[in-house]
Amino acid sequence: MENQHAFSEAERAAVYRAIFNRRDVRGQFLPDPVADDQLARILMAAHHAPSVGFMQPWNFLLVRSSTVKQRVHDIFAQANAEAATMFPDEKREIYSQLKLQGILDAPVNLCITCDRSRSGPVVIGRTHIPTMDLYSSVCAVQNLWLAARAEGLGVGWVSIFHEKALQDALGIPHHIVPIAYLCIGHVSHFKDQPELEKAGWLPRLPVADLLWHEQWGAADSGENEALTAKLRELQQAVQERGIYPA
Ligand SMILES: Cc1cc2c(cc1C)N(C[C@H](O)[C@H](O)[C@H](O)COP(=O)(O)O)c1[nH]c(=O)[nH]c(=O)c1N2
Repeated sequence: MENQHAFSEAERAAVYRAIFNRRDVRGQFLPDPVADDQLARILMAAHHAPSVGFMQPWNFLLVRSSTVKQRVHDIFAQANAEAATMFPDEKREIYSQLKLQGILDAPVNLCITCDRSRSGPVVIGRTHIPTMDLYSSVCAVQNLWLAARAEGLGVGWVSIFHEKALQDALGIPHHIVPIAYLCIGHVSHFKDQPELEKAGWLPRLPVADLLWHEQWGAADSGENEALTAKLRELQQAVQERGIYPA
C-alpha cells in the first residue's frame, strides 16, 4: 500500500546510498579546504539529532590550526603505540600496518562533546539510565557523518586517546566528555568496504543471525522465514553492489 509519508523512490535511494556508502576515512584526505556553507550544513545536521529530553548535550569544537592538530596527533601516537601491545601476536602485525587516523591530513578536525549537566540533574528519559546523554551525542556524530557523505566529504573517527590527554590538548574541562574526534575533508575516493573488513581484521556479520524474536537468544523458528530470507538477500545485494535490489 502506498504510504503518503514516504519519500519518493529517488529520495529513499539517496538516503540508503548515504548509509551504505559512508566510510570511515583515514587515508584519502585531500588538502582542499572545506567550504563554510558545507561545514555549516553538516553541523546543522548534527544539531538536529535526537537527544534524550531534548537535552542537546553536544558542543562542536572545530580545529583547523596545525599546532593544535599536531598536539592531538602526538597524544594519538602515544596511545596507538600502547594499543599495539594489547593485541595477540597474530593481530599485532596487522594492527601496526593499519592507518587509524587522518588528523594532520584532514583540513578540518572536529571534536563533538557531551555536557552531562546541560539541562540540570533530572532529564526526561534519563531518570533511570544516566548514560542516555552520551548516546544522544553519538546520534549527532552519526547525523554529521551521513550528511558529510551526501556532501561528498569524508569523515574519520579517531578514538585512540587517553580521554584526559584529549581534554587537555583541546582545553576541554574534565566534566565535559569528548565523544568523538573527527577528521573531515574532501577525499580522493571512498572505499567500497570498511578498511578493517578489507584488511581481514573482521568480516561484516550476517544481520539475520543477530536478530532474536520475543526473547533474547531466540532465533527464527520458522514463522519469520520470509523476513530472514529477505535480510539475507539484502545483505548479499548490499555487499555486492552497495545498494538495495530494485
Ligand atoms: C565509536 C567509534 C570509534 C572509532 C571508529 C568508529 C566508531 C563508531 N572507527 C571507525 C571504525 O573502524 C569503522 O567505522 C568500522 O571499521 C566500519 O567501517 P566503515 O565506517 O563502515 O567504513 C575508528 N577508525 C579508526 O581508524 N580509528 C579509530 O580510532 C576509530 N574509532
